[in-house]
Amino acid sequence: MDKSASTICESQQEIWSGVANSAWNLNGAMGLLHSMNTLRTTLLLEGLTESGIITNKEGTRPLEGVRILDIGCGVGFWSEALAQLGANVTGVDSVMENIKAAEAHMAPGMNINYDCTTVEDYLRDHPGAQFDAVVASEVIEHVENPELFVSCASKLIKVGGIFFVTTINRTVFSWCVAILLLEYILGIAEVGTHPYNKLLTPTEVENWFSRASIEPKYLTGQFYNPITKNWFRISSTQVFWVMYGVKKA
Ligand SMILES: C[S@@+](CC[C@H](N)C(=O)[O-])C[C@H]1O[C@@H](n2cnc3c(N)ncnc32)[C@H](O)[C@@H]1O
Ligand SMILES: [Mg+2]
Repeated sequence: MDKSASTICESQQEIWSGVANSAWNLNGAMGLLHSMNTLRTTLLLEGLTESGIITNKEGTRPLEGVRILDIGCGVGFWSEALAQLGANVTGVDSVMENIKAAEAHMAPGMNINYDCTTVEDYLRDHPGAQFDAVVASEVIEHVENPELFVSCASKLIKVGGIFFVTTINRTVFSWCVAILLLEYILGIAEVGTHPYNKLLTPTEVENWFSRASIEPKYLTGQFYNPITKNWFRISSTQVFWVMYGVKKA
């Protein structure tokens, strides 16, 4: 595969390898990501229920046997949470330090396979692999060739399965929050973590979904409450947003 067909953004790789070893301390921006688990899991369970992949989203292991590919899994914040609910999780990340930290943190017996790779290389190495759901949370705004990212992900989803993304919009409000506030004022994310021109509007991603045979099904905004330290749903998608769609035949 030539270089133009890679989803790796070389200039960002150092940012991720730099935070890998301290990420599970849940300080700063990494704590923000970890605290997204409750809402993103709720939304994924809703999507999987609506698409008929699971019949009951209640109980302690509603994801029993559901195959999930977590692309850009980082140190495994969401992979672990999904595995605890019964899912068979494959977590891939392009940065080896993240994969090592994820493997080191995983409790014995947990059903997660971690692999240091990208979605396009995973697809090349596992032709025919089919997941019930592919998730990419706070990843697509960091990749090169995001449309390639979506099209490779789509090929790894079974018909009727779910593609689930969370990311950040490209608006004046998102610039104020994700760049000015998080990077420059609070300093909890390294400057350069969110280059403005890499941020994505829901319409852009929706178009890539459609071109990759994924029918957009649900779009919502989300926001962080620093008092409760939890994310909540809001109708505005001006800053943080979540979308999932269903893979068509
Ligand atoms: C903001 S972190 C999100 C981590 C995780 N999804 C979470 O929400 O806890 C972005 C992750 O994407 C990974 N990443 C960036 N570009 C990638 C690519 N092209 N393929 C795979 N992983 C990538 C980074 O190494 C980093 O771990
Ligand atoms: Mg991000």
